[in-house]
Amino acid sequence: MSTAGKAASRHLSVSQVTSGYDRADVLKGVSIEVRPGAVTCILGANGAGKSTLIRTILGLNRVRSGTITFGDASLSGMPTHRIVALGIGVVPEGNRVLPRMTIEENLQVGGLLDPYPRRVADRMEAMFAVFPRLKERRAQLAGTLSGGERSMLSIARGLMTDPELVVFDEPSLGLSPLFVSEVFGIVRRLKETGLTILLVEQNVRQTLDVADHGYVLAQGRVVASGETRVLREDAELHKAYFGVHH
Ligand SMILES: Nc1ncnc2c1ncn2[C@@H]1O[C@H](COP(=O)(O)OP(=O)(O)OP(=O)(O)O)[C@@H](O)[C@H]1O
Repeated sequence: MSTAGKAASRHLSVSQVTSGYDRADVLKGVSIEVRPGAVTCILGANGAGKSTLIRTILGLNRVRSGTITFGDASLSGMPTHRIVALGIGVVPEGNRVLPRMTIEENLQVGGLLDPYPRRVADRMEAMFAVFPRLKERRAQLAGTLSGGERSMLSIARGLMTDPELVVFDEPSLGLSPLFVSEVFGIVRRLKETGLTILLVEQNVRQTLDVADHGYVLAQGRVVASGETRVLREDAELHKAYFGVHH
């Protein structure tokens, strides 16, 4: 699979970040490193702060203290569209698509920030090469697609900005087991293209299988981190944080 991207070279570094809503801090000094060309995962139960971390990286929540950098650029205080323009893409939670729009229109929405229609059209064809099933159904309303096809579409839409790093926000949420495997298969294929991936998930086993290293969040703090082959074998970690999922 080729996404026609350039080789990833920039690190995303989140350092001692505090962030939250109203008066309450949700993230309490979180530090993570996302290495270029690798899959980094963030695991954690409901309410651990995973979504808040993503929102903060994407500029949707303010960094209260600490720093976030991508390569040489500081992301703190930067508006989301500029963060996306720097080369950070996002695939939203679950398999969210715009149901009353066609597949083509959904992809065009993904390319809205690009001022060059020709480039958007080329990018769409590149996505159709990666996902032939979407090409066959390009004029079909997204609301009529199966769960697996919707996942493909939301991933393809996230790649329309030709990112160097893609943040996946719980891509398997609400999918049946068959589609979950399909989504992880896509993540694996994208990893082979050299894309940098930050994968936020609750599906512990399959996430640890695809990721290179990871972080476990609990109550807004990193409680464990390391290479996934080490995390996979840490029985205490499984008991304490992964519950019945393993
Ligand atoms: N808009 C908001 N306003 C106030 N508090 C919020 C808001 N969104 C989330 N929170 C709180 O922040 C904490 C962390 O939530 P967050 O959504 O980041 O966790 P999560 O790990 O992503 O969980 P989930 O898997 O359920 O999405 C929770 O205590 C939640 O109640």
